[in-house]
Order: sequence, then structure tokens, then C-alpha cells
Amino acid sequence: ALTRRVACPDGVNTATNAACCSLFAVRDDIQQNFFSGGQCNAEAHEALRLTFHDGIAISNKAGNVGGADGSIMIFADVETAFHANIGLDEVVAIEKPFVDRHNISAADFIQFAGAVAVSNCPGAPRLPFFLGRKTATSPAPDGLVPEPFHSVVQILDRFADAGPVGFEDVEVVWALSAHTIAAANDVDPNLPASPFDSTPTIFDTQFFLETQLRGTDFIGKGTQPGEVFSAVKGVMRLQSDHLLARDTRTNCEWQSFVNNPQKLHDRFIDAWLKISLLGNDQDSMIDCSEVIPVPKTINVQATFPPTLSNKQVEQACADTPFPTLKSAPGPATAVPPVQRNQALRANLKLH
Ligand code: HEM
Ligand SMILES: [Ca+2]
Repeated sequence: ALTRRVACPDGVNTATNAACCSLFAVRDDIQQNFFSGGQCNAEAHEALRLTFHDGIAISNKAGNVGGADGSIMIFADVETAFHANIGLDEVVAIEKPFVDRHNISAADFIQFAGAVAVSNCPGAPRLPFFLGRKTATSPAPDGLVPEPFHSVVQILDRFADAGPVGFEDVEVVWALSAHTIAAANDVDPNLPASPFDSTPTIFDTQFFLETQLRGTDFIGKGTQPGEVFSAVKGVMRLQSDHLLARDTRTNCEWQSFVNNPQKLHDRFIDAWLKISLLGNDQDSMIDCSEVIPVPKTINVQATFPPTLSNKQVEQACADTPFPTLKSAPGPATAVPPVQRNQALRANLKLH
């Protein structure tokens, strides 16, 4: 049966539910004025990180208060001072004016902006967006956001405790697909915008491949808490990603994503949707996924970075051999830092 669509008051768009109509203007505003005309830039990456740090701050042990409730923006003074939220004061400051000038809650805006952000990255899945989150009445307590220097057990336990259902070990791996479009600004403050894979503006499986390579050096002057040896110049490796790629509880799931973009899509949609709904009841929310842009598709094979090959794989999964893949041609060159929207930052007096 055909779904009847309603004409939106903007005279341009139609929607399956009239409540979604106001999101078109929010989308167009952030694409233009936040993501530099629809780029998978540093701001897009930060918008995605923020969805996680708002959502994951809920604990079954503590009675499931919080989650994706906007507390990280509403109580920004408290929460952006938490060590795990380092650097997020900036994206909160960028996002706040958009919330103020549109009729949308902080909780919904954070997740909506994250879904739009991901759509800007070629190769990404089109993430679903549901409208109607509860609004925070108190800040999240400290200690609920995983840190890169945490052990695998600490990380898996934290995810398992996030919400009444929690996350299975494999779902933690699925969620970490986000690090294919990511960089670190504050792990090594001397090297801001250091990406986690060689293609931080493309939603591909390189992150899972590159973290499985034998680390050879720090990308900066030395170790920072949560940083380990990386295999690729310019690419920062987090200890948490390194350990999850090797731990017996997660290593085969990690490897299974290498050169499997279909699985990457399917599982990231599942894991991210779950994060984006933590603390809320999906059945009482409105599906506005149609407002999220359709990402550009890519057709690439996972490849070893120049000079590296299957020989450098630190095989961890005992069940299945690592896939045999080609190496990118040429000499090893340093992966450049991720571009930031300097004008936007200057306007808000951010560094
Ligand atoms: C074990 C769990 C995780 C740990 C320990 C972790 C840790 C980190 C750290 C340390 C950074 C660098 C922050 C900075 O210095 O600027 C980072 C960046 C990022 N993380 Fe995670 N993360 C985890 C899971 C996730 C998940 C589940 C998502 C999203 C679904 C996510 C999305 C991102 C993104 C998009 C960035 C890049 C931000 C930017 O480029 O500015 N992370 N993460
Ligand atoms: Ca990538």
C-alpha cells in the first residue's frame, strides 16, 4: 500500500508524519552552516562523537536514568568537564545556536545532527532518525563514558551496563565502526586532528584493517595515555581499539568487517540506532528517517597502506584467516590531519 504523504508548511517538502516537517529546515541549516555544505569534515566527526557521549551515559546499575537526553548540552558545564568528554565543549558550543533557533530539543538535535553528519561521508549507511526524546533533568554522573586507556573488560562491562538491555560484546565492535570517520584532537594535544585510519572522510573498512597491523611507532613524540604504536604514519591508534582488535572476545568480529562494507552498514545502523535511543522508548517516537540525506556510495576494496601487506597483520582471530588483500602503491606517506571549519570556529572564538 502507498503511504499517504502530507505537504509540509514550507511548501517544498512532503513527509509521512507532519511532525517531521520542521526537520527539513534544521537539516538544511546544519548542512550549510555546520558541515560546510555537506562535508564529512572534522565538525561532522565531532557531531557523531557527541551522539555517543550523550547516549552512553546511562547505567542499568544506577536505575537507567539519562541516555540520549541532551544532558551533555543542557548541563554542558558539568559534563564537558569530565575527562572522557574532553574537547566536546567545542561541538556543544557550535550546536547550541542551532537548537536555539529551531523548534527542536537538545536531545533530538544531537542525534539528528549525528545522523546527518554521517550521511556526508561517502560509503556511509543512511542512519535512521527517530524524533521525540525525553529531555534531561539532571547531568549524567561522571565515569560512564569509556576511555581509550580502559581495559577490554572495563569497556565491555560498561557497554553491557548501558540501559536495561545493554550491549553484547559484538555490538561494541559494531559501534566502533564510527572510528572509520574519526580523529583525535586531545589524545596528543601536539597533534590535533590525527585520524584513526588513512581515510577519515570515507566510511570504509580501513579502520578495521589498519588496527590489525603490527604497530611500529607513535605518530608523535611519545606515548600519551590511551595511545599505542600505530602502523601508519599520521594515523593515531587508541589502546582500546588495539586491544579490542586482539582480544578473544572481540577479535573475530573485528576482523569480519575487513573488506565487508555491507556488514559494516548493517551492523553500524543497528548499533548506532540503539545508542541514539538509549533511555527512550522507540515505540512512542516518530520515524523521521526520510529527512536524513542519502549518502554517496563508494566502490572500493580494502587495501593495505603503501609498503604494508598481509605480512604485517598481527593475526588475532583463531577461526578465520585474515583476507588476502592488495597493497596501495607507492612509498609510505603521512596521512594528513582532518580539515576543520576554521571560519565557524573563529566566529565562536574556539581554537
Ligand atoms: C570503547 C569505546 C570508545 C572509546 C574508548 C573511544 C575513544 C575515543 C577517543 C579517545 C577519541 C579522540 C577524542 C579526541 O581526542 O578528540 C575518539 C574520537 C571519536 N569517537 Fe570514539 N571511542 C569509543 C567509541 C565510540 C563510539 C561507539 C562512537 C560512535 C558511535 C565513537 C565516535 C567517535 C568519533 C566520530 C570520534 C572522532 C571525533 C573527532 O574527529 O573530532 N567512538 N573516541
Ligand atoms: Ca575510513
